[in-house]
Amino acid sequence: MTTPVLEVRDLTVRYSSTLGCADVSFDVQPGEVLGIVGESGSGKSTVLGSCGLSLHPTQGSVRLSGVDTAEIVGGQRRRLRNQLIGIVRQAVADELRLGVSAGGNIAERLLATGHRGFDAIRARVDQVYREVELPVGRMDAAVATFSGGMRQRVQIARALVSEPAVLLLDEPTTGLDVSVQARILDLIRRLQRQTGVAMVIVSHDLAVIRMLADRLLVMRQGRVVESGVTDRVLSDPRHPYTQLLVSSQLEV
Ligand SMILES: Nc1ncnc2c1ncn2[C@@H]1O[C@H](COP(=O)(O)OP(=O)(O)OP(=O)(O)O)[C@@H](O)[C@H]1O
Repeated sequence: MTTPVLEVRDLTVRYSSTLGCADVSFDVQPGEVLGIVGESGSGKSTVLGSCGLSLHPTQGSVRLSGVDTAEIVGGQRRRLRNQLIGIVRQAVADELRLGVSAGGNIAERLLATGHRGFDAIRARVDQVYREVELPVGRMDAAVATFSGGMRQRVQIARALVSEPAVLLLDEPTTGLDVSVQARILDLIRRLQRQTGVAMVIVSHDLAVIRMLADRLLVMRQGRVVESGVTDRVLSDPRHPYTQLLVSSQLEV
C-alpha cells in the first residue's frame, strides 16, 4: 500500500477566540489533486496553512509522507517543509522577492533544499523556467518588472523546481485577468500531469476546482460539509450548502 503524501486527521485550529477549522480529515495520495472550496472565512486557508506547516493544529494531526509533523520542530521542520512542499499563493510577494531576478527566486529554492553546484543549479533553473513558458531572455530580470501572470509562472517554477511531494495552491489565479487565468490553469494542469505531483488547491471558484481536482472538500464555518469525487459532488451535490454553491456558480 502506498503512503499518502498527506494524512489529515480531526484537524482543529483555533486562533485565540476564533475557530479556524474543526474536525477536518482527509488523505491525499501521490499524484492526486484535492480541491477545497467554500465561502470566505470557511477555513480553507487554515487547512492549507496546517498542511504547509505554517500553522500548528490545536487538536488532531497532519502527516506528511508518513511523518507526524507534530514531532518535528525548528530547523528540522523548515527542512521538511522545503523538501516536501511547494507553495503557490495568490499574494505573490508572500513567496517571491520582487527585487530579485526570476532565475534567482527559482534558484533560491534549490539552495534551500540542499542543492549545490552553480552549473547544475543554473541548468535545472533554466529547464523549469522554460517549462513554465516564461520569455527566454528575461530570466535575469527582476520579478518586479514582470506582469501578474508571469509572476505566477515564476512562483510555479519556484515551487516545482525541487520536485516536492505535494504542491499547495491558495487561490492561484484569483485577481488575474480571465484570459491569463485560463492560461495559468492550463499550465498547472499540464505540469501536474507531467510531473505527477500531488496537489491541494483552494479556491472559491468551482470552475477552477472542476478543471483541476480529482476530489473535492466543501467547507463551511470551519467544517467539511461534503466531500467526494469532483464530478459527483458538482453533478449531484447532497448538502444544501453545496447545492447553493453549485447552483450559484455553475450553469446546469
Ligand atoms: N490569523 C488569524 N487570526 C484570527 N482569526 C483568523 C486568522 N486567520 C483566519 N482567522 C479566522 O479563521 C476563520 C477561517 O479563516 P480562513 O482564512 O481559513 O478561511 P478561508 O476560507 O480561507 O477564507 P478566505 O477565502 O477569505 O481566505 C475565519 O473566521 C477567519 O476570520
